[in-house]
Amino acid sequence: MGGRVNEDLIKERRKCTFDIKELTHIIDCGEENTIKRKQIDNYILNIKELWDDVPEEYLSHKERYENAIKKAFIVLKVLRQLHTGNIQITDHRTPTNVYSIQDGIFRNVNPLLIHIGLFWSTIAAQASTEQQAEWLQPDSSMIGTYVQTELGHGSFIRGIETTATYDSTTDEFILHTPRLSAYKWWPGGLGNTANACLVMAQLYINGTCHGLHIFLAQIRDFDTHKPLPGIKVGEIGPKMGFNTADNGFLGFDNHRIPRTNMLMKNVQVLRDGTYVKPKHDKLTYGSMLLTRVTLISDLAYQLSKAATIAVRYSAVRRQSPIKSNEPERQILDFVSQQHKLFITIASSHVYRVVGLWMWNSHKRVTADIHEGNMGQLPELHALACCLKAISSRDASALVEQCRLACGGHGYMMASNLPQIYAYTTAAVTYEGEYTVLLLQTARYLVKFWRLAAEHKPLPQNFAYFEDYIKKNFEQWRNSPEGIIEGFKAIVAGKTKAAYDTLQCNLRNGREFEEAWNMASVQLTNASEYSTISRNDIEALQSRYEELLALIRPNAVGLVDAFDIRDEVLCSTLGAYDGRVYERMMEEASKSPLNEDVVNESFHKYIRPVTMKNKL
Ligand SMILES: CCCCCCCCCCCCCCCCCCCCC/C=C/C(=O)SCCNC(=O)CCNC(=O)[C@H](O)C(C)(C)COP(=O)(O)OP(=O)(O)OC[C@H]1O[C@@H](n2cnc3c(N)ncnc32)[C@H](O)[C@@H]1OP(=O)(O)O
Ligand SMILES: Cc1cc2nc3c(=O)[nH]c(=O)nc-3n(C[C@H](O)[C@H](O)[C@H](O)COP(=O)(O)OP(=O)(O)OC[C@H]3O[C@@H](n4cnc5c(N)ncnc54)[C@H](O)[C@@H]3O)c2cc1C
Repeated sequence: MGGRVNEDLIKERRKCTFDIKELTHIIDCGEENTIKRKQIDNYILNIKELWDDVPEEYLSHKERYENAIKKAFIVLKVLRQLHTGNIQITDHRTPTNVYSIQDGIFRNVNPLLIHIGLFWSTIAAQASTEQQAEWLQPDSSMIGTYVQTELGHGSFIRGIETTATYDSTTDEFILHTPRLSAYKWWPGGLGNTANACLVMAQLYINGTCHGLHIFLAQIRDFDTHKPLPGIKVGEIGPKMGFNTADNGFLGFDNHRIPRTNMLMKNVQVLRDGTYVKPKHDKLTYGSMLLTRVTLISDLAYQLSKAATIAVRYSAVRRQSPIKSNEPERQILDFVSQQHKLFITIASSHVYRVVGLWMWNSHKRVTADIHEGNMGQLPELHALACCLKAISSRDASALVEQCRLACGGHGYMMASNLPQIYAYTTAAVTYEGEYTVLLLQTARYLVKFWRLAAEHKPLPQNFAYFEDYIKKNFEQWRNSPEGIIEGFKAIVAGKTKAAYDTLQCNLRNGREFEEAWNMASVQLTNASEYSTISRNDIEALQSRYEELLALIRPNAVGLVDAFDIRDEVLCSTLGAYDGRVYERMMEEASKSPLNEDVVNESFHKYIRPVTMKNKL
């Protein structure tokens, strides 16, 4: 859409006091990455078949999927070209915005997300060298997904009921779904797209259960795409979001696969049925760990999208004067509006930095694991659980806050904020439900509190537990370092309170698991345990208000620095030129309900009633 840039946005950009490009390079982890991202954006944005004439909200459930799958295979082809062409993408999970363009292409979810993001990466991480050589061929016919959750079990994965029983007479595993609750349910791409999958199942050899293992199973014919005999597969139906992801269900009726289809890098079943244990029995859960780490960066990116839309809109939107004799003000001038929006910008940066840090930690710990050293895995798991849980919860709350900050127009699908919310809130549940993951971190913290309470040696990371016990905490200091000390005090105080409740429940004769369950609200909630006083809180509050005023002139510059193209933002409210009302009117004109001046329902249903006595 042509036209002039909104005057208020032009003024905002003039006011900016820092170099926007420099911040973009920092966000992208270097100018080189910015250049690479822009090259990819330009390359893909020129593919006409990827762009819709009709907004996808007007398509049926079936049409949406068909449209998305058409685009997904164009994107897959591009991905392969990029891998072999001039623009090299060597590490598709590097937490930069290189892959962000797909948010615009799909306005929803790429149906091949799990194929690319989980299927390939699980094979790369958990299959033996020979298996990888066979399965990771660039021209492979396999379109795969990651099949773990069942109708009856998602969080408690030890409860998974699908079985893989070794038959040594034929050298095969028999995959079986013993009952309705054991049907796989949820995997992305399973409904219609995938012809293969990685299945999490309980391994049985000679009547002994060895727990959960991952198996590669073909489920549809590579040529006809019909389900193979013994496979019942389909799509689960419409959801709050993720509607182009064809999440599916799957049941096995004694479906046989070769023994060599179990992922055998860390664990093996030999021809005679001998079971060779892994070095650590949670290595099978590695894909969840990696995805939790990746998600932190992805959620930071979703926050930057929501902030860009809401800040630009708030600079363009004028409503109410502050003083009655003044003109109406930009809504961004209201301090309460700044509070809603600037925290979203800040949180995006926080989770971007933390996501990068976690990414590097994951790389380091994985390298250690390759060398046989599992020592850092528990800490990484505890951190990934906590950070995935809070980043998804914060992101969905803040995206919703941005939507509300756009008033009624934020409720329009054309603002794209409802879609960003639906996408973001799903992350609170998938890859480990919020509370369940926080309890994993609590379990880790309580273990170290016990050591502290028993005056046993603690790792350096937990020295602050000892400080808390010895009352070595400093008085509150109103500074970044002081705030960190305050948080340490809160963690220590909260862990102590939960631990004490746990001990009290145990003394009262409860078994450990029961006592844990009773303490679980305390184990997941945070309270104020620091030495902060009422005066300190008031001082912090006024410092915060001063900072809002300092950020205000740079607000548009800060979101411009996220450098998210209009084609990715997909928002009438958030486009770079700020022509909000023109875009809204143009989008409304696409509604099929505006095609006829008088809709035919008038003649069928309305007129017979309203004109009844007059005919
Ligand atoms: C150019 C354009 C191109 C475009 C191309 C696009 C390509 C895109 C590329 C990709 C980009 C990625 C972007 C990211 C977006 C991703 C979107 C994803 C979409 C959605 C997919 C969703 C998938 C799923 O949801 S899969 C299913 C996930 N399920 C879960 O997470 C289940 C949660 N439950 C559990 O994990 C477990 O049951 C648990 C941990 C709660 C309990 O397990 P347990 O066995 O019962 O263990 P427990 O007894 O409690 O503890 C024992 C012991 O083990 C430790 N432990 C547990 N887990 C782990 C672990 N993972 N690692 C290490 N240790 C672990 C635990 O701490 C205990 O220790 P101790 O206390 O010492 O005993
Ligand atoms: C959009 C989307 C995409 C998905 N994609 C995939 C996929 O590709 N592959 C796949 O395998 N799965 C997928 N899933 C499934 C997802 O991983 C599970 O839904 C998720 O792990 C939560 O499990 P659940 O549904 O069993 O929830 P439940 O565990 O039944 O949770 C219900 C409630 O019970 C509480 N609860 C459960 N256990 C405990 C406990 N021990 N202590 C305290 N509270 C507890 C929870 O906190 C929650 O409040 C997807 C889900 C969604 C929504």
